Amino acid sequence: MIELREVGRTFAGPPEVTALRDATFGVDAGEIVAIVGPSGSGKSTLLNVLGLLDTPTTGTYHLAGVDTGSLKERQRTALRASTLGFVFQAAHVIAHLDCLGNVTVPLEHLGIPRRERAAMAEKALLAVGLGHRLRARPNTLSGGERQRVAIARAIVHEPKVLLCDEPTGNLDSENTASVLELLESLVSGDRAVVIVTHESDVADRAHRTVKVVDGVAAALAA
Ligand SMILES: Nc1ncnc2c1ncn2[C@@H]1O[C@H](COP(=O)(O)OP(=O)(O)OP(=O)(O)O)[C@@H](O)[C@H]1O
Repeated sequence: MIELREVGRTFAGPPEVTALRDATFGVDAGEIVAIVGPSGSGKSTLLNVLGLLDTPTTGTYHLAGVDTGSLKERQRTALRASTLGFVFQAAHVIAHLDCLGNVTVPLEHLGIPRRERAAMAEKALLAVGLGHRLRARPNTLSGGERQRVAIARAIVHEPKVLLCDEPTGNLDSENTASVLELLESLVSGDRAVVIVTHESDVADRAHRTVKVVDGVAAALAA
């Protein structure tokens, strides 16, 4: 699903900074891969490349069989919207919309017909265990539930890859465990999950770990 070959990212500066060098690893469908490493090591740079938010200066990145280096900006944007889902540390839910409304937002941007949106949003909210809170406003939900809404929003268009940046960083241990269980349930034969994390208990639940040190990403044994 993801295939990086000798991917590097150098920021021109001055001063010039090579934030990522020679990253070579793959992520298969059905896998959860954790990206770990010290602060400033290049994890965000790597995640930005994986998320098609940034372009490598060297190497090749294939996503879902597409050589992303050959794409024009508009094609990158379309591939990002259709193939990727993003989960961040903060849920970033919209306060004045209920759960269904929040999860429907990306479908508007994807041009999904209005009549299909509610059913898709409801399905995603059911998948994250919030089928009973469809009409709830975010301020009536717990932090863990809000993060579930964010995850439902990230999977509503059924992306092949879910990219998560510290998805449990704001949660207590109980909610962390249940969000991890949820992420495990969302990996399937045609979906991969990538999690950037500082938390060793999160990394322990992944199938594999990629460690980034000083811009060098190395896949660790399972
Ligand atoms: N736009 C940029 N221009 C110049 N240097 C940058 C830029 N973005 C990141 N860097 C540098 O690249 C290196 C890697 O940064 P990155 O944000 O990827 O690390 P990180 O592992 O995600 O850190 P943290 O865990 O603290 O978020 C750092 O030295 C950072 O200062």
